[in-house]
Amino acid sequence: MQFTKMHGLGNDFILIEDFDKNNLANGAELAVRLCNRKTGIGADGLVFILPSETADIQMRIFNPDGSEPEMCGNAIRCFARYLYDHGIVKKQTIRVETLAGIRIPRIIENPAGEALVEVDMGEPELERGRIPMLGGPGKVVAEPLPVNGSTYNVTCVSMGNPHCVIFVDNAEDYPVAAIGPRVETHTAFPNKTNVEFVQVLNENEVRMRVWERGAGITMACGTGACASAVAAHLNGFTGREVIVHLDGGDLFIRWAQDNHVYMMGPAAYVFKGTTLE
Ligand SMILES: N[C@@H](CCC[C@H](N)C(=O)O)C(=O)O
Repeated sequence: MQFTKMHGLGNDFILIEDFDKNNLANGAELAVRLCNRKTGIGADGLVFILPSETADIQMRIFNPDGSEPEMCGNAIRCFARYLYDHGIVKKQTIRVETLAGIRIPRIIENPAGEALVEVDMGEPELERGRIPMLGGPGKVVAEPLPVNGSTYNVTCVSMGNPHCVIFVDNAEDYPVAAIGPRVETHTAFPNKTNVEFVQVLNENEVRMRVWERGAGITMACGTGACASAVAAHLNGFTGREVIVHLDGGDLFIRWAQDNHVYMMGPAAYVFKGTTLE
């Protein structure tokens, strides 16, 4: 099997062209095997490039534990750059079918610097039942959530996939590896959740660290950065445009007046290869 390894701010992916859909059915098993950093290629996700009947192309992604998320922000930038560079889609604005609906990345030509991609990430979903989170109707903004004897104020946003944002005083020193999995698997989240620990730096900048559903700590999460920007604005901490500083670098997030969230950031190649087993 031919593959290409790419990353967006250190959130790394294995991309496989699967136009005849031969490998998709084994996606979960392949993801567990190929994402393994000791015995496989090593990645935070396995991404399939597939034909679409409703858009230019379809993206499906599997987490390293074999679960299938609805969307991935960093992967879709890599996906778009790969399609454009390989002439698979011959236009800079690409309509991509995902399990979360259509998302629209746009390649930004930047001969002088790193390749950038801006993505129309769609509208954030704030209704509790659609995060999904148990417990009745309404938005979840700064709501106390008891977790193993402690209480966290959470703001929940779906960007197609679920996110639970917790504002903290110091993201750098926060015990993400200890608290992240407890919130991810909390009974309030029937589909589990991604967890973002966000420190507000000023009204235009936040620092975010993430515990990803099905992956653990990663260097960046695109949908998480979008959810954090929306959550920060809903709580009155920031304006509608923020720079999100992640372990792997920066994402530029804009929650526009049309209610769509736009994310801009890099997409980079690592290597190409062939699997032997
Ligand atoms: N890294 C991603 C999100 C990948 C999916 C996530 N682990 C989930 O299960 O929802 C991003 O950049 O958005």
